[in-house]
Parts: sequence; C-alpha cells; structure tokens
Amino acid sequence: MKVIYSDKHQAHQGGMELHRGELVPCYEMPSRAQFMLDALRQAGFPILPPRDFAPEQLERVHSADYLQFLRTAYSQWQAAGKSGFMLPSAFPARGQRQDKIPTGIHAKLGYYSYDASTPMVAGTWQAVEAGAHCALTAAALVAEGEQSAYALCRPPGHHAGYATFGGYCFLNNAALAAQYLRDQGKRKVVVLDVDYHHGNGTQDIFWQRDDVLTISIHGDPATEYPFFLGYADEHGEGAGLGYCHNFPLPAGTDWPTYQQVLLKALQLIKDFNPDAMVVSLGVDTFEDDPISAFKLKAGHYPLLGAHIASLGLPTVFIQEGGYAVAEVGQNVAAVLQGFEQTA
Ligand SMILES: NCCCCCC(=O)NO
Ligand SMILES: [Zn+2]
Repeated sequence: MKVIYSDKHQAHQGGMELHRGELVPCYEMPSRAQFMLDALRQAGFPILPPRDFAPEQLERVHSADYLQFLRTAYSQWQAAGKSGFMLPSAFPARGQRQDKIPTGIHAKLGYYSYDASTPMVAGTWQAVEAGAHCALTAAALVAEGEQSAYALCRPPGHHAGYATFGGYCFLNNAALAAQYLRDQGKRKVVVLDVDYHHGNGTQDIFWQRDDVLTISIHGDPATEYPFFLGYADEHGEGAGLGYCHNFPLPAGTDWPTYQQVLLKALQLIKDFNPDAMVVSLGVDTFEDDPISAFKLKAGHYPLLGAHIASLGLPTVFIQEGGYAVAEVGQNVAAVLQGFEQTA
C-alpha cells in the first residue's frame, strides 16, 4: 500500500484552541504526522508525494465562497492589523441570519465555522491544500487499479462541511476522495468513519445523496464533540434517506463492544454493495488518547484493519484524528498492516 505524504502540513502550527471551554495548546500538532511517517517508513510502506490538482477539484465538495474565504482569510486578518493565530469569536446562532455574510474577518470566521478549536495561521491554507492533494492522489491510485492507498493528511478533515470548518478540519479529505472515486466512474462509494468523533462534515456533504453511503462509529454526541450531530436517528434526507448510519457509543467502550458494532456497519456496507470504500481513519479510539474516551488497545488495530479488508473493496484510507502522539504512528501502521495481511 502506498502512503501519500507532503511535508507542507508543517506550515499549519502554532496557536491555541478553546477545548471544552479552556484555552489550551493545540492537540492537533505537527509531530503527529512525523510519528506516523516514521512508523510507516519503519513498517516498509513506500512514501510518495501528492500529485497536483486544479483548484476546481475542491469545489466538488465545498462551496466556492467557502474556499475563497479559506484562501484569503489570513491576509484579511493581516489587513486588519493582526498577526499570530486567529479564532472565531461570534457565530450565527438560532434566531440569527445565515443568509448575510458580514464584512469583517472576525465575523466571517464565525460565519464559516462552528467552534473555536480550529485556529488558522499564515500557512494553514498551504497545509490543508496539500492534505487534500494527498487524499486525491490516494483516490486516484485506487481509481487507477491499486487495491488500496493511504493519505497521511494533516490536519484532519472529516469535521469540515460543505461550507464550514471546525474540529481541527478545513477541507474534507475523505469527502474529496469519495467524490473523486465517483467522478472516475465508481458508481457507489461508502465512507466508513472509524475516528472517535462523528464525521459530521462528511455526513453534511453527502446528506441528500444515495450514491455515497456514510457510516460513522463514534463517541455519543450527547456527551462528546461535535455534540450537535451524529445521533442514531440521522439517516439522510430526500434521495439520501437511508444512506446515512450513525453508531454512537458511550464513553468507556472497549473492543468487544466496538467490534460488534463494526460488524453491523460492515453488513450495511455489504448490503449497499459499493464499488469502492473510503475509510476516515482516526485512531483517537485508543485507550490513552488525551481527548477521547474509548478503550481500544494497540493490539486491536490490526484486527480493525483485517475487518475492513474482509469486504474486499478497493479502499482509500484517509488519516483523521489520533492525539496520543507517541503511539499514533504504531496504531496507524497496525491498521494498514492488518488490512494488507488480510486483503
Ligand atoms: N476541541 C474540539 C475537539 C475536536 C475533535 C477533533 C477530532 O479528533 N475529530 O475527529
Ligand atoms: Zn477524532
């Protein structure tokens, strides 16, 4: 399995996040990617740079005005005499208008996001564009006949919606990969999200579609980020009704429980009979993850990979979360090795 990686992710660093009401250093830091890269190299995976893609490719899953905002936000911040990192501080809430985009960068930040956990810095756009190109390159390899490929995306993407950023995410790498596979002729694609957090952005993007099935197994939003989406009664809308499944699980969930739910998700995928699969691979389900509450152990990640491989589908893995920095690399490599030994 080829690993697609760009060191341009390093331009996205610095800043603080408002996590559960406290201003703290970012959990989503550059060293995560370095540990993953080192572990994958050590495990013998070939590492390739991303191909280039036209800007229009990003518009396959994000609005043009949102992308234009991301590209220009930091220079607008500088034009307002600011430097360092920027966070939104006002959001359109219930009873306020969503059809008007304010003029100030401070308000635009809130218009295009839904939390204050996702700081932008001068290099953020460069980093997220490179991450998106990694995802698109992995999808292209699979569309061209490879059985699988992995995109080492940093920052993650599954919380980014059609026109919103949040949860450390700006561009939805998994959605970009799924749409690319569709554009290359895969008739039906499934996105399986095994990150600890609900893939609300991916669900948003494909909510009304029956050609991309979204399935997410995650911490119960009643107590866990993103809090306001990811419940079991969400099944899509319009043509998309029945093409979205959520499996919220309680804090403390261990492997036996997780595996049982995973098998249910895999059966739904078999019933859908897709031509390809995208896996939003977060390993923040790990027992020692600092911001998460599941209890998977290192030895369970090869099993996760093997279960995914049991579907026999062309598979694009997209890196999402995982913040136990010392173990994140081993856990990611274990999933991919478990997949390869079974595929
Ligand atoms: N401080 C907000 C928590 C963001 C969760 C990020 C993540 O890992 N999503 O998968
Ligand atoms: Zn996560």
